[in-house]
Amino acid sequence: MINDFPQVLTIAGSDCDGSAGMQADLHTFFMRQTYGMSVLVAAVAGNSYGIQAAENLPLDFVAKQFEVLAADFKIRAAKTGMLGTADLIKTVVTAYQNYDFGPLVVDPVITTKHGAQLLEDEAFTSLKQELLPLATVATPNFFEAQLLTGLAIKDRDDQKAAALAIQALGVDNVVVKGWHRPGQEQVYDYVVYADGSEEWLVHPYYDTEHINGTGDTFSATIAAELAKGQSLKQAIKTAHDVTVAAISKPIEVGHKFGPINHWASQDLNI
Ligand SMILES: Nc1ncnc2c1ncn2[C@@H]1O[C@H](COP(=O)(O)OP(=O)(O)O)[C@@H](O)[C@H]1O
Ligand SMILES: Cc1ncc(COP(=O)(O)OP(=O)(O)O)c(N)n1
Repeated sequence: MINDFPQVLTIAGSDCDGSAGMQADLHTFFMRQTYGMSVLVAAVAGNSYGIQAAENLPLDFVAKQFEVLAADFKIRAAKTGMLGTADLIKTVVTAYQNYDFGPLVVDPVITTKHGAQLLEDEAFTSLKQELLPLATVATPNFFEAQLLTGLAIKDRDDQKAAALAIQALGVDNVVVKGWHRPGQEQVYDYVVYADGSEEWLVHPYYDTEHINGTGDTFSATIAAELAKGQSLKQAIKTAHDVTVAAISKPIEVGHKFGPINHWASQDLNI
C-alpha cells in the first residue's frame, strides 16, 4: 500500500545553515527512518554566529502546501517550529482543523538560545490560546515555559509547576526541558502526561557550543516516533536519548555555535 510507510510533517521555518529549524527536523525524520514532509512558513538567514534576517511566506501559499499534502499523503504525525506571526499561526490552526495529520507536537519556538526573536510579540496570544490547545504534546524550553506561564522557574518544583500550568492551558502532555548552564552536572527534563503521571529525564550537562537545533531535534523525534506507532512515553524517551546523543558527540561545522550530530544516535544504536 502506497500509504503504509510512516509519513511525518514539519510545519516550520527554514534555517539556511542547516543546524536548526526545518533542516534539523528533516535530518531527524530521515535518521528515524520516516518519510519527512515540510510546510514552509518562514525562512531565516543565519549561520553559526547567529540569525541576521527573517522572511515570512504568503499565507495563501502556506495554506496551499497543506492542501496539496493532504490530497496525496497519509501523514501520521506532525510538529510545529518557528511560526513567526499571528496570521501564520491562524493559517496553521485552520489547516490542522481541516485535515487529519495525526497527533501534533508543538515546539513553542519564541527565541533561539542565542536571543534571536522568531515569534512576533503580537503572536504570543495566538500561540498560547489557539495553537497550544491543539497539541498532543508541547515541548517548551525553560525560557518558553516561563513566558507561557508567567512563573519564575528557580528550581525543579517551579519547573513542575510550570508544566502543570501549561497543561491547564489545554495541552494534554507537556515536556518542560531543563536549564543547562556551565557549572551544572546534570540536566533535568520534566514530563507530565494526560493521566497525571510524571517523569524526570536526567542526563549529564555538556559544556559545548554545539547545541543549535536541540529543541527541533527533540520535538521532531517525538513526531517521527509517533508516526511509526510508538507510544507517547516511548517517543519522548527516544527523543531525549537521540538529542542527548547528538549533543554528546559534536561535529565541527562553522566557526561559532555549531550544529548537533544527527548521526550519533545511529552510532549508539538508539
Ligand atoms: N548543554 C547541554 N547539555 C545537556 N543537555 C542539553 C544541553 N543543551 C540542551 N540540552 C538538552 O537538549 C534538549 C533540548 O532542550 P533545549 O536546548 O533547552 O531546547 P530549545 O532548543 O528549545 O531551547 C533537552 O533534552 C535539553 O536537556
Ligand atoms: C527557522 C528556525 N527555527 C527554529 C530555530 C531554533 O531552533 P530550536 O531548536 O528551537 O532552538 P535552538 O536550540 O537552535 O536555539 C532556528 N534557529 N531557526
